Amino acid sequence: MKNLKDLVKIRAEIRKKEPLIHAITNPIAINMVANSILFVGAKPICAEHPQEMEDITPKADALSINLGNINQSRMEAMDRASFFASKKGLPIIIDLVGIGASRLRLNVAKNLLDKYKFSLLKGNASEIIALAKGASSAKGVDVGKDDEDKSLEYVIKTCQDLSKKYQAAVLLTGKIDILVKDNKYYLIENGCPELSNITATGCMLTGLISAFIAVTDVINASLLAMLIMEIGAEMSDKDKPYSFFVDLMDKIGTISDEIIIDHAKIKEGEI
Ligand SMILES: Nc1ncnc2c1ncn2[C@@H]1O[C@H](COP(=O)(O)OP(=O)(O)OP(=O)(O)O)[C@@H](O)[C@H]1O
Ligand SMILES: Cc1ncsc1CCO
Repeated sequence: MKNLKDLVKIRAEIRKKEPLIHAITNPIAINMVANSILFVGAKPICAEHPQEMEDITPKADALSINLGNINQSRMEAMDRASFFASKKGLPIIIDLVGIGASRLRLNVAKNLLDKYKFSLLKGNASEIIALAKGASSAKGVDVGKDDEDKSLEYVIKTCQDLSKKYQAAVLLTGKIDILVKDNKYYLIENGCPELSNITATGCMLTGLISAFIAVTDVINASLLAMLIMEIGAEMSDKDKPYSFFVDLMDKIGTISDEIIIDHAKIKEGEI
């Protein structure tokens, strides 16, 4: 069983080290991602001009790339940033936003995954299924009903196949989050349905994971980021959508270690 007391100690570590995180994300999410990274104690840089990747990426401590709202320039930037991050041995994570809705995004994702080594592949059920099977029931950037209703066994196996293929951890988010690496899996049952009523909460989670992965391994980084975000959401005022959003952002920076430890719902298993 994960030692939660050790897990939350990573929060002090990140505040001490203040790692620099290069996050190439989408314009819908960019402010939320940059602020989430700042609120947990790291420093974001969201540079995206292809010609400055050579200067920016190698000076960072981790790279995250996000396929939401892709355009030609960001496509080139993501490839170049992944190249320079790989050369430097930095952890890289990819958020597969919208690959179930667009063949372009699916091909971009496959190309990057074939060329570079990623620490984490992340998406909702439709995005993970699209990558593994080539098709999904995605509703734009959101999960489709058919994919959402797939059995736990089916989605765990799908994540495991991808984890083995790409030698990376795989995170499928939703009501229950599934984190898989090789033969081990974690189920995280925190969060609340209101999280899907705000745009880009998945992108925000990616930002948080990319902050923590600069100071710890991919499993600890993913688990801690999910607990902060999802228990933070459980503790937030749900009366009005925008107040919920503001409260959630505050909770990311201020939620206590004790509340995280008391409310965490993590199960572990072997496949
Ligand atoms: N029904 C739910 N109950 C609890 N938590 C949820 C629920 N739906 C989503 N979440 C949580 O919301 C966050 C975002 O997950 P989601 O799967 O909606 O991401 P996404 O589709 O990639 O989001 P986006 O594309 O808007 O960034 C995760 O932390 C996830 O655990
Ligand atoms: C709405 C939307 N469109 C592209 S990215 C994004 C944010 C949620 O993924």
